[in-house]
Amino acid sequence: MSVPIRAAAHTATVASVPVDTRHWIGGARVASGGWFADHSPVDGSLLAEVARGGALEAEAAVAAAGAAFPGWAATSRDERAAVLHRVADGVERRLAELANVETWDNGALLRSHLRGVMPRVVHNFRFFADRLTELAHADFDTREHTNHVSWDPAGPCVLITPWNAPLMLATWKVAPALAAGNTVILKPAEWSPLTASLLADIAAEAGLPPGVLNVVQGYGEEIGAALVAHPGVRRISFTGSVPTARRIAAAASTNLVPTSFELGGKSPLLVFADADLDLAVDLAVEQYDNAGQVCLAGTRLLVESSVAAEFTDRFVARASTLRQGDPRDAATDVGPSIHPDHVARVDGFVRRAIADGAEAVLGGGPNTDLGGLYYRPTLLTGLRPGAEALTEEIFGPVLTLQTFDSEDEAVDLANSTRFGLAAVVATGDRRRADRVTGRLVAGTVWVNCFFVRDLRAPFGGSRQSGIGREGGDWSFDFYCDLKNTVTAPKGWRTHG
Ligand SMILES: NC(=O)C1=CN([C@@H]2O[C@H](COP(=O)(O)OP(=O)(O)OC[C@H]3O[C@@H](n4cnc5c(N)ncnc54)[C@H](O)[C@@H]3O)[C@@H](O)[C@H]2O)C=CC1
Ligand SMILES: O=C(O)/C=C/C=C(\O)C(=O)O
Repeated sequence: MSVPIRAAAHTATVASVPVDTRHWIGGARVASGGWFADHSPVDGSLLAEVARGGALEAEAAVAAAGAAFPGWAATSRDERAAVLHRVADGVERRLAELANVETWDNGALLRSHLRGVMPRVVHNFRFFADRLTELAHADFDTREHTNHVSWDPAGPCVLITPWNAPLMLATWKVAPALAAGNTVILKPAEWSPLTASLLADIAAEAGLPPGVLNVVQGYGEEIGAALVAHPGVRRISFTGSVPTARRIAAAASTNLVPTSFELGGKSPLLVFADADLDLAVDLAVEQYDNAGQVCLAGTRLLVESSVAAEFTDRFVARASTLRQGDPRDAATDVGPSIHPDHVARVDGFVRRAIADGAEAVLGGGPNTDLGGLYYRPTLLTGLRPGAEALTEEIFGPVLTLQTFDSEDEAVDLANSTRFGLAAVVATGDRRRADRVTGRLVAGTVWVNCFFVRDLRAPFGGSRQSGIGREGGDWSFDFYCDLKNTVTAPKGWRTHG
């Protein structure tokens, strides 16, 4: 299969930054014809026409990644680490451009992109570059035979990522996959495709050889499905929703390709009566960050009955001060949701909850002053047990509140979900914290804090929130073929 036809230059200018919207395959900008429209959540404007890949591009990208693999896998750890640090340098140099383009493309706050998200992109590359050079080979003896355990590169990896934190979540996978000596085909989400294309430019400038990082664009059901079904792929890492994970798992099972899934959540935020209520309220209000489009968000507020009224009053008062508006404005706290279809989905949950007897004590619909994409931070109370809004991931600025009377009831409510991504516990009692965290089903539990991340830690979800863990050496375990070489003490005919 030949590389797709080279389309003439196709560039969009976003926030004064030129972005090539063709695929990046084998070190060349290519496209085979179709395009899709990428609109901004900031104001609904058309940002770009982006290449719409399909089977042809999937084939070409896997071929390019396969051809580049032996050369990249043969580089030393130090060489790979040096290239990854140069990529980090490039991201640092273009940090403001990346932040601005990302804000136009996915609507998340510019100040968050500048202060937290893009620095984390830099850290993703630096962390895995350094970790690679520290990765220890395990050696041990068995009856005088030596066991030598090594992390061998696995081959081309398909990385499929969502729109809510596009470049941060993409590089969380790209960096360890490349560090491990693999080649990569990155497929960003079609609602936020632009910064992945800039990453391709930065990686090329940093000296990453052609074919080592390929970025393809298009719809999940088209090029995404073609990639995950391809027999030339050795790893699939996916962050996204549970229904998509099921489709990917089915495709991956045909070729028995190892998968890593970071999926949705319906995380609890438990507030015990002994908690510092100011802190608990702050933690709860934080769950509206990124307009609630955060997989880890503790969207189910579970509050001990004796403080529920006071907590609710304080929460509503505090959340009412949040400023909703243009995400480029440094004074804005809550920006737009990603897409009109997504707003309709979020609103559908709220409308059905209210029709079913719930009350929106805060928000409850789009902010019509700002246009249809800005959904008001919402708190639902009075939901009946098992209600849809308590069980389904809404992925918008919508929190629910339930009360409990005992620690056992709190834990039962917290675990009464098919998800298990994260949990937040607010309590002033250290022993209670130990008891409760030990019983929660979650990949990450935060006690009296939220979203404190250390890349050495395992990250992922239990139950339907994921399969496997990434982060630290767990990333290398996933992206590598672990090999044990057993060598006998005898049999040598030469030395050296
Ligand atoms: N656990 C975690 O670390 C995180 C999980 N998420 C989850 O992601 C979801 C939101 O992201 P969405 O983009 O709406 O998810 P999604 O599952 O609709 O799409 C994610 C990606 O999968 C691709 N895709 C869709 N169908 C495909 C197919 N058949 N084959 C291959 N690829 C396909 C899409 O094009 C996109 O790039 C939420 O459920 C959220 O909780 C988001 C961020 C972090
Ligand atoms: O810190 C991580 O690796 C993942 C974080 C996830 C988000 O930021 C998100 O879903 O918004």
